Amino acid sequence: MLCGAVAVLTLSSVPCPAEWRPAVMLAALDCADEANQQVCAEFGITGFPTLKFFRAFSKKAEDGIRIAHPAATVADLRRAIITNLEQSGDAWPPACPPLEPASAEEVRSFFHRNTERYLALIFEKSNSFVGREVALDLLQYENVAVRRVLSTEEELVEKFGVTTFPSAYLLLRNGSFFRLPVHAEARSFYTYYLRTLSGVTRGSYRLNVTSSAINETRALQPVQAADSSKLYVADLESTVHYTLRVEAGRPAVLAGAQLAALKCYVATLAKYFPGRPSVQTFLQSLDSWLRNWTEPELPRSALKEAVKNKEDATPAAVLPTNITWVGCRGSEPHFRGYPCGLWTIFHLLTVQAAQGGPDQELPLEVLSTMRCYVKHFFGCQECAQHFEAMAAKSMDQVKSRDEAVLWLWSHHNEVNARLAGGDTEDPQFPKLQWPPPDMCPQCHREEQGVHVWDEVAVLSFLKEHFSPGNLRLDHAVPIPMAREEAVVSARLGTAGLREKEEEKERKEEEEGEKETEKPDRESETGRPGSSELRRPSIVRRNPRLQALGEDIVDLDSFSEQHFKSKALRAAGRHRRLSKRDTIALHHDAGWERLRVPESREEEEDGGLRRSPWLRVLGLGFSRLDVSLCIALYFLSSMCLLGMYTFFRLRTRARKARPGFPVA
Ligand SMILES: Cc1cc2nc3c(=O)[nH]c(=O)nc-3n(C[C@H](O)[C@H](O)[C@H](O)COP(=O)(O)OP(=O)(O)OC[C@H]3O[C@@H](n4cnc5c(N)ncnc54)[C@H](O)[C@@H]3O)c2cc1C
Repeated sequence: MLCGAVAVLTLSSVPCPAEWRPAVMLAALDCADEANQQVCAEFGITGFPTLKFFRAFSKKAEDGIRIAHPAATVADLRRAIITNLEQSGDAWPPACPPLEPASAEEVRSFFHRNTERYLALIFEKSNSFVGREVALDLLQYENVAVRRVLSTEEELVEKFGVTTFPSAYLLLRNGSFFRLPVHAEARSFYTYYLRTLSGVTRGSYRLNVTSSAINETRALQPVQAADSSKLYVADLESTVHYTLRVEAGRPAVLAGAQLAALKCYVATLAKYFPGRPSVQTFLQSLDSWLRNWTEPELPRSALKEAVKNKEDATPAAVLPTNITWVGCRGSEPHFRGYPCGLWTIFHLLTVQAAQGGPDQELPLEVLSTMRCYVKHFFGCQECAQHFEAMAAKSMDQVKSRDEAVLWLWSHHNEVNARLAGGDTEDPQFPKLQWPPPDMCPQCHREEQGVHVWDEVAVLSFLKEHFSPGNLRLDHAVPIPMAREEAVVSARLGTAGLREKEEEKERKEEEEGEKETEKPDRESETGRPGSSELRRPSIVRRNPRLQALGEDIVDLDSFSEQHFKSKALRAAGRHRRLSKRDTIALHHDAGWERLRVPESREEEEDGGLRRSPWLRVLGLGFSRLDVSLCIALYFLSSMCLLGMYTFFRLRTRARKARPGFPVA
């Protein structure tokens, strides 16, 4: 015997999968499947779709009330469930919130009688279902209650100054209230807003779903909260590291389809992953190493060697070896992390492939890579099986790269819906249909009470969100410079090269200034396959090192060669500082953090580390200038001294000479 109502639905579309539990349990039965023949007969199902509603505490199959006609829409089905719930009488499901309209008295005394932090009032006409649907949507959430108020409840309408129906107001315990600032006056917008209020969490109604060991990674957790509208390099690199060095390294030997899956995965990363230069080099050299591996079997020891960092190579090939979750950080170590990173990587890759990369005629390139990777390596077997089932069902219908981006998005949302409220859901990060309305208002529409996605808007949102321009470097590990690069860089700082360098520097700066005038996105990242994409182009690179293809901050930029004259130095310095500002503005704080220590060192090692007296006297002069001044001063003093001595001796000699005899 169940104490929630049960709706048995004989079609595959589900109006409220798990969100209205435990007030309403929904069971879907496929009566076209022979295996269900007997149970469908017991329930008296003669055609479908059929919806039968069982009040709470029902005991027999015959207790079911047929509630919908074959042409019913999903919204009709939801409303039919609500209407039948309201007729439950004494069989009212204990977990169901009140659905009747609230009175002025109830609202007045609400906070005296309840412990909730918020009360949401949905003002609506009597035939509207929005208030009741939102109340059921919030059923599993703590600290917030939802009541509908009818437009005829004059006292409340007047008190809150309501002029639009529906519209929603939020009351706080301190007596203050405000209208919900939503993009559209509709169920999905109210529900999302209320679920994401501070202090509102999914509570004790969490579904008891078998947990799977999907998150084996334990990461160093950064403290600060991440910006959910950004992607983090630390998440991406941690995920790629985990896939290549942990998951792919599990089998003693890779062969056949598993080896092909690894080759395919690395080739896709090398082609589309918008990594830092050294990470790019790492992926490309691993890709060519795998391509050259023609043996049928690849032993773990060989792979282990191949995925090691080559810091001393020129250019360096480095993929950081630590795991740090930033955007994918869970509120507890067993939440989120690696599976979140894996979704993110593949969304990013589908978008990069759709953004004009090579092989446009292969729409399934990235999706098939993901399918193979998940099938052969993803540690969560249960997840892999679910994903394979989804892929087998519809992946081959994808006809373009844009469709591939949307396929992954919609199937990820399918997984989100299935897992919402389950044990694997982080209470701080409820599994919502993504992107939520505050991230992309134009992605959402309501048509006749049913939420619909605007796929054109979704596609352009995904292309923006999963773009290299949206990457942030917070908490990403600084990648050390290769020894040879450092040596070359240091050598370039010596005085012998200064004059030539100065000329080049000037040209570079002129170019650099033109560069900074370009729009942010372009200057940060560029297009897939272009060099800008792989390099933080804002960081000026020494032309000598550019030839070596290395990503080095130009350590010479602050050397004393720029101090020939005060004016020149001031202008030069201004230009450099503005570039650094551009790093902070255009790039991100993380990159700036990575670069700032180098810059300080740079300042100390270069011309700025001058003795205090030189700093006072030689504001506009180099050491050479000052030395020449001293030398000239010394020479002129010596000259004066010489002249003085000469005249003095001559005078004395005259005085000492015997006089002519006076006649
Ligand atoms: C292929 C695959 C199959 C899985 N199957 C299961 C399973 O069967 N059972 C299970 O318990 N766990 C499964 N997982 C894990 C589960 O989906 C989550 O990854 C995990 O619970 C962590 O959730 P999260 O809150 O970090 O968000 P995730 O769902 O991991 O999402 C990561 C990030 O992607 C963004 N995002 C969310 N939805 C979308 C979307 N629709 N389109 C684009 N971006 C989006 C958000 O920014 C989000 O923070 C699977 C993971 C993968 C990679």
